[in-house]
Amino acid sequence: MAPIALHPLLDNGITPGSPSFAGGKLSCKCASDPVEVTLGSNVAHNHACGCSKCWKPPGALFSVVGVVPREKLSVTAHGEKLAVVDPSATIQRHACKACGVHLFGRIEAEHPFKGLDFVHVELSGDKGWQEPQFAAFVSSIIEHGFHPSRIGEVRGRFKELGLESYDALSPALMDAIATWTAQKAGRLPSSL
Ligand SMILES: N[C@@H](CCC(=O)N[C@@H](CS)C(=O)NCC(=O)O)C(=O)O
Ligand SMILES: [Zn+2]
Ligand SMILES: [Zn+2]
Repeated sequence: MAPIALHPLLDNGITPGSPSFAGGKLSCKCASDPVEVTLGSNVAHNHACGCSKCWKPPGALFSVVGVVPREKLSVTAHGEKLAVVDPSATIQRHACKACGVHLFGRIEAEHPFKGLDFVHVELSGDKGWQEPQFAAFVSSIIEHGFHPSRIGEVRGRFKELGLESYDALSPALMDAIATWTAQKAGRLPSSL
């Protein structure tokens, strides 16, 4: 059976990012008038995501997605080609109407991750982006048709690459969400 292709940033081994890297440009796939987004920082919490909503390059089972503070992101060319994919989603994913690539996802609602934008660093020719840290929403690939009998191969492949697999976000991020929720409900003090 063919080896599992997870994502181009994973399949040939993970290239470590550079701690001093301070950002770069992302572009959509349009041959003319591409949308360009400029990031004024490296990404954080970069990870593989198996959910059905995050953008994946053709043939990839997973998305690779990281975050930057929203004030570090600006659309620097052809923003007129962007539209929100699903206005009812928590993450408002801004995609190019011509090629379908998602340039950034933004949270406008009250949410623990409000203020962070979600981006895909493979859309950049720049080198030094933080490497993927873990795999999230792994079981979700079954929802878009991956045969459950091979999910062990997927988890095994992540393990070979040194990445933990989770079926939601990583424990650190789930704990951050739970803490925010408890603070909002008054069950934990606002300052811990
Ligand atoms: N099993 C679902 C999971 C979707 C999901 O919860 N995705 C996470 C990770 S990106 C999320 O935070 N979604 C919020 C959103 O898409 O707005 C699917 O595959 O669609
Ligand atoms: Zn495009
Ligand atoms: Zn996702």
